[in-house]
Amino acid sequence: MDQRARPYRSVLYIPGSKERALEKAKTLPVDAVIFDLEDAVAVDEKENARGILKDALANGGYGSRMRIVRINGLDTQWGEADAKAAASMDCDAVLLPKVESAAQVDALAALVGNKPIWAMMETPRGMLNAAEIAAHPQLTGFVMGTNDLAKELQCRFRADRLPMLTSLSLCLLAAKAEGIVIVDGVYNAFKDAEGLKVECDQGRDMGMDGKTLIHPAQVEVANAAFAPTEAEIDLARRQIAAFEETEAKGEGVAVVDGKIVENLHVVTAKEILAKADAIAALEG
Ligand SMILES: CC(C)(COP(=O)(O)OP(=O)(O)OC[C@H]1O[C@@H](n2cnc3c(N)ncnc32)[C@H](O)[C@@H]1OP(=O)(O)O)[C@@H](O)C(=O)NCCC(=O)NCCSC(=O)C[C@H](O)C(=O)O
Ligand SMILES: [Mg+2]
Repeated sequence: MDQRARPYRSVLYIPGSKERALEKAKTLPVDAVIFDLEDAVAVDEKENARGILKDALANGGYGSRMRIVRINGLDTQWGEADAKAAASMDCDAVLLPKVESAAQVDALAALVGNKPIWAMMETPRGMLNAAEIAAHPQLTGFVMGTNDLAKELQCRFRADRLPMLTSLSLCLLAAKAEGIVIVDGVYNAFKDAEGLKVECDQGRDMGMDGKTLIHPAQVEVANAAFAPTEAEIDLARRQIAAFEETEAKGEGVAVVDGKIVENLHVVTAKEILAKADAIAALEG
C-alpha cells in the first residue's frame, strides 16, 4: 500500500498490561494500535506489561492494523529495557514519548535497529524543535500528546483548542514538510461522541491524518471524520475528468461547480481517491 495513502483515521491506545483489551483490539475497525507501556501502565506493572505485550504481539491476530509500541522515555528506569524489548517484538514502529530533539531519536535508533520510530510531540521544547525531529531519517510519524502539552503549557482545555493551535500547527508544518504521518491528540471525555466529532473535524480541517483514541466507543466517529466523504470523492472524480478534457484542448484551467481546477487541484483530487481506495482495501 502507498504509505502516503495508508489510513490512520483511528489510532487506539491500549494499556500493554490489559490482556482483555489486547484481545478486544483484534475485533475493532481501527487503522492502528498504540500498545502502551508508558502512562497507561501502573509503575508496579511496568515489567509485567513488557512480557504480556511481547506474547500478545507474537500470537498475532491484529491483521492489517499498524502496530506501534509506546515505550517509556529513555530517561526513565524502564526506557532502555522497553526499547530493547520492543526491538524484538512483532511490531511496525516504536513510539518514543516526550521527544524534544533529534538526538533523542538517535539514542532510540541505537537500541531498536532499523525499526521505524514515531515521536510523541507533547512538550514546549518538542514543539520548538519539531522540524529537526521530523527530519530524522528513521522518524515516520508524529503523535500529538495534548494532555502533556496542556500540563506543560499550563493552559486550559477549551472546545476550540485555541491555546494549542500554535503547537498543533508547528508540528503539522514539520510533518508535512518531511512527508511523515501526523495524528492528533486524544479526546478525554470518551463518552461524549459529539464533542469528539467536533475535535476530529477540527483536526481533519487542519490536515491531521487521524486521531488517537482511548476507548472503542470513539472509533466510529474518528473513522468517519478522517475518511473522504462521498461528496469529496464525487468532486475529485469530476475535477480529474474536467481537467483531462481541458488539457486535451491544450488549456490549463478547468472549471467545476464554478471553481477553477488546475493541475495542483488534480494532485489533491488523486490523493483523495487514493485514500478512499486504501480505506476500501483495508475494510475489504
Ligand atoms: C478509559 C478506560 C479506563 C475505560 O475502561 P473500562 O471501564 O474497562 O471501559 P468499558 O467497560 O467501557 O470497556 C468496554 C470494553 O472495551 C474494552 N476496552 C476499553 N478500553 C479499551 C481500549 N483502549 N482498547 C481496547 N479495548 C478497550 C474493555 O476491555 C471492554 O471489553 P469487553 O469487556 O471485552 O467488552 C479504558 O478505556 C482505558 O484504559 N483506555 C486507555 C487509556 C490509555 O491508554 N491512556 C494512555 C493514553 S492517553 C495519553 O497518554 C496521551 C498522551 O500521552 C498525552 O499526553 O496526551
Ligand atoms: Mg503524554
